[in-house]
Amino acid sequence: MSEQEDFKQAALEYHRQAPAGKIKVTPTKAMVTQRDLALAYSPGVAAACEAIVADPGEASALTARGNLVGVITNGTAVLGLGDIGPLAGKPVMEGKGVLFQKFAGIDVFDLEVNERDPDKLVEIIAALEPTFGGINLEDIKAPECFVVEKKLRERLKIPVFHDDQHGTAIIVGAALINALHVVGKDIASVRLAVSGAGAAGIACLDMMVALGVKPENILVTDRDGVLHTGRADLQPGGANHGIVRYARDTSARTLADIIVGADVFVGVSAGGVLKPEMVKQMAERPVIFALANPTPEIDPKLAREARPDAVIATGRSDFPNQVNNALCFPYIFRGALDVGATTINEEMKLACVNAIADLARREATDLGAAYGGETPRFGADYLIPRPFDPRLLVSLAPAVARAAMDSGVATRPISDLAGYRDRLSSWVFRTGLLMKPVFDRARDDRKRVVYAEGEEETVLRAVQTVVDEGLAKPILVGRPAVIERRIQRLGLRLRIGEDVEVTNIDDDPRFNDYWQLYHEIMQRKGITPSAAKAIVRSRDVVIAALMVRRGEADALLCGLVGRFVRKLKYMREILGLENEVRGLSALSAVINDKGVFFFTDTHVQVEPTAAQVAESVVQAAFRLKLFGITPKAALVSHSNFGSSESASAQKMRDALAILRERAPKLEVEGEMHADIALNAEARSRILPESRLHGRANLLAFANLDAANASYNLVRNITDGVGIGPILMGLAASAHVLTPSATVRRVVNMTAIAAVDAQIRAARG
Ligand SMILES: NC(=O)C1=CN([C@@H]2O[C@H](COP(=O)(O)OP(=O)(O)OC[C@H]3O[C@@H](n4cnc5c(N)ncnc54)[C@H](OP(=O)(O)O)[C@@H]3O)[C@@H](O)[C@H]2O)C=CC1
Ligand SMILES: CC(=O)C(=O)O
Ligand SMILES: [Mg+2]
Repeated sequence: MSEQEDFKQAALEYHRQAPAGKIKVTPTKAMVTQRDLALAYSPGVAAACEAIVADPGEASALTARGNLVGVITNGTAVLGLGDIGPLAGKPVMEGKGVLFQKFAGIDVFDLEVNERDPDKLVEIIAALEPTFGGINLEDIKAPECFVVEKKLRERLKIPVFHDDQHGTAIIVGAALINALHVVGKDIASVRLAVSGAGAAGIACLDMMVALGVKPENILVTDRDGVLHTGRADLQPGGANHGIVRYARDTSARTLADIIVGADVFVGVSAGGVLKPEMVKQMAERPVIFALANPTPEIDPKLAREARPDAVIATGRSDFPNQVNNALCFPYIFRGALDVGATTINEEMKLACVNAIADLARREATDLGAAYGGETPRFGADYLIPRPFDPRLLVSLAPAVARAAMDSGVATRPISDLAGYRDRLSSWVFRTGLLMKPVFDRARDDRKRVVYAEGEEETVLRAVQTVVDEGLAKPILVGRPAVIERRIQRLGLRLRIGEDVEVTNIDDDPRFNDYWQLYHEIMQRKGITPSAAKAIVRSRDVVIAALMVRRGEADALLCGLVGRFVRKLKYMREILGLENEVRGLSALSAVINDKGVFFFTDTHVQVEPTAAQVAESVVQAAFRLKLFGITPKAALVSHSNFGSSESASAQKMRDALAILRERAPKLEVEGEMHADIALNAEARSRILPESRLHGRANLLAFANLDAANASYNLVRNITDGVGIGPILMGLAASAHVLTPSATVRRVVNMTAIAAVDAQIRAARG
């Protein structure tokens, strides 16, 4: 089977997998008891109905309407597949629903309407206004789509947006601005050759003109060739009035004619219409946007072969520069819905264009697993952000919301835009809500955090965010020249000496002090002066720990490269333990759809004693309070309240006895099965007088295998986000990350380490 056939089979399998299709409706309120039924349905629901009768605005508070968008098509221009009808278009509409939900948390009903007559279609859609907060028209062919959209916009008081027109135009506008930036051409003088004068084509042309392209520099083709003034179908007043304005007095008749010397090609027509020999005729450093889906106007590989100097984009996700309206519609609707916009106007569209273009030119963040940990940099192969870029929501929706408010179409203006941005950030990063109190506290009194692996890309990107958000004063251990070079290469804005300090690992004036201190600490543990010099010279973590010990830094982060155990050894030697007997332990957290769960000890003690288990629970409970969470601890075991006599069950019973004495107010219970820890109802049946109420959020285990495996299983199976490991028990604030840590994780750990240092300083 060819690769292409293989892919088709995989796509069919993806859709076929039970439950069929890609989207379903899920209730958002409890429906467990008789009372729930009475509240949700008759008689309770009548109260909600009456409230809406009294004030229709209440619909957005009492129903899902305010967050519900109708994705509506009649199937007449589905992707580039053409007029395949509404039923066959349903997979695309479900797909749009998935993107609305995943990227912006917006709910969608997809409606595939069997109606080709534009006036009847308008009637049907207009009648649906009570259902929706907004309407996204999709894949309705030109010229009918122009009429349908215009009439609906006039009649409805909710945003109506034809995605193929304006979503495409917005993203093409942003990509064009940035592509011309890359090739160094002026928008006012570039010549355009366009294939496709349909929904997408005309809207893209209007947008490009609004952005500064001169109308006289544009020539357009459709299936009948060049739009010229002599064409019978393009006479003023005819059915094609929408496209007449792009008809020109020219002798050119085909795409091959108009492409000669063009600076930019925009294709929103059909696969394969642009030939390599045509591309060869374009001006130097041509920009080629071949956006037909699923097959572009030219295969990007052929375009590249024909013109190695070209900047190329397609609508597909499997080539660089995916110019697709998916980068726009979830976010423009998010901003519009959140301020109760009555429409999506030109100001909101332009705000979106500029926000997208800006975002790609700013340094990218780490895009996580979706792109194999790769972080792109602005240039020919990265003109616009990628669809999985979490910054899209946080940047675009507030820009759109602000433009709606400034242009007077917002019925529910947002006075605190910074707070709005924070809420979006919490939603998109998921760790945001948990981290917020820690971030706020870190900002109050910025601590000096030293990063042992200061040359690492992940560290540098994280440090940029740490500086931007004012979380700490960073110190990087590394070679200044290398750090400087990487800051440049990554397009970061960090200034050495101003935003960040650097401790030069090759040549720092404090080197003598460092090795002498290390020798003093280690002289009776077999380390000679020359060994001390060699270790300090070659181990970044040793330098970082010595800086903390000498009071030159308040907290330390390391572990992005190298082995956890070895880093821990140096930190333990240099910084010492808070309590030698009880030792060190590590706390990790998972945030997933069900909430936040903490696990201890996930990384340090292989076989802790009962006293050590109890110690790690006490330490962890204290840290949960920093996150604003009331600890509810469960001592997890294979045994349920004395059902087993095994040594590990006994250990957990002993740990509980210690905890009852050491921390009498702590809500903790044990030993118990993991499901009993999470299920209060089941627990109350076995142990009615349980001193743990509700679902446990802090799970302690009898050994490292159980804790570490549970943490990793929960994180992976629930697609959760990890926080930590947070080291507990060292005499200073110092933490060992793992090589898989993302930029976000490093930023989060910086704030945690900084607050940890504040608390120690306050204790004295
Ligand atoms: N990447 C993206 O984000 C998006 C891409 N698109 C793609 O753009 C294309 C057009 O979509 P849309 O505007 O909604 O559809 P329409 O049906 O409204 O318009 C299609 C246009 O392309 C022209 N066309 C079709 N086939 C050819 C051909 N072989 N040679 C020259 N011109 C041709 C049509 O000409 P005529 O009027 O003479 O038939 C018409 O002008 C599709 O492939 C779609 O997938 C659309 C939206 C977003
Ligand atoms: C992406 C899109 O909307 C289309 O190709 O029609
Ligand atoms: Mg479409």
